[in-house]
Amino acid sequence: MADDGVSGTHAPSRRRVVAWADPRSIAVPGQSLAGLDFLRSLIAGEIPSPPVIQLLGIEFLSVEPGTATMRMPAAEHLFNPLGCVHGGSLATLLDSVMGCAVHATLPVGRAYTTLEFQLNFLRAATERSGLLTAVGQVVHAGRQQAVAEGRITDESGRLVATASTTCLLFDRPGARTPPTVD
Ligand SMILES: CC(C)(COP(=O)(O)OP(=O)(O)OC[C@H]1O[C@@H](n2cnc3c(N)ncnc32)[C@H](O)[C@@H]1OP(=O)(O)O)[C@@H](O)C(=O)NCCC(=O)NCCSC(=O)Cc1ccccc1
Repeated sequence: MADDGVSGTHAPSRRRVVAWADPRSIAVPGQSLAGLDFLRSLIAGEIPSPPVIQLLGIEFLSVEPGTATMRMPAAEHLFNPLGCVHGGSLATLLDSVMGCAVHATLPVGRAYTTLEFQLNFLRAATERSGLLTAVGQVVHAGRQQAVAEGRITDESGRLVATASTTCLLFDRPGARTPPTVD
């Protein structure tokens, strides 16, 4: 019997196939590229998309030094029991777009990781929201920390969520010059 929501059966009837590449085929080339070059190669399809991006159906649209743009459909496979996109999916989109904005400022041998982020959910993302567009922008790029902001708008241009993050910047393990010995 079909899962029509009224017949009483709750067997899942909707299906989504997710494919992804070996994560090592993504991480290894990233070690020898500047952030901007790595991210441009991702967008060009020369390096496969990270698994989490495939899982959520995120599309990486563009990257420039200190800014990145991605898109994600407000699709029902991301819905929570309240009938809107789960806040964690929106958080993942914002963490991704802000992190990539930071990554796009880094030279070869430098890396980053998110230390914390703060979010405001301003409007529920529902089936009427269409494609969600997320933009990340670096507001401070220091030697040890970078601060970035992010915004999600729906297909009508209405603000869905805002965020800010602090990222730690560090030398990629193995990229440090060994200390000289007298
Ligand atoms: C409702 C409110 C929190 C507050 O609204 P305000 O800041 O005062 O804003 P404003 O007055 O400007 O209205 C803006 C729009 O909101 C509409 N609206 C307003 N009040 C109500 C109302 N009482 N009820 C319904 N709708 C209301 C209002 O008509 C307008 O829409 P419109 O322009 O007419 O089309 C809004 O910010 C919001 O929805 N944020 C997103 C929250 C979100 O999605 N969180 C993440 C998902 S949670 C999750 O996943 C966790 C979980 C996991 C697992 C299981 C369970 C849970």
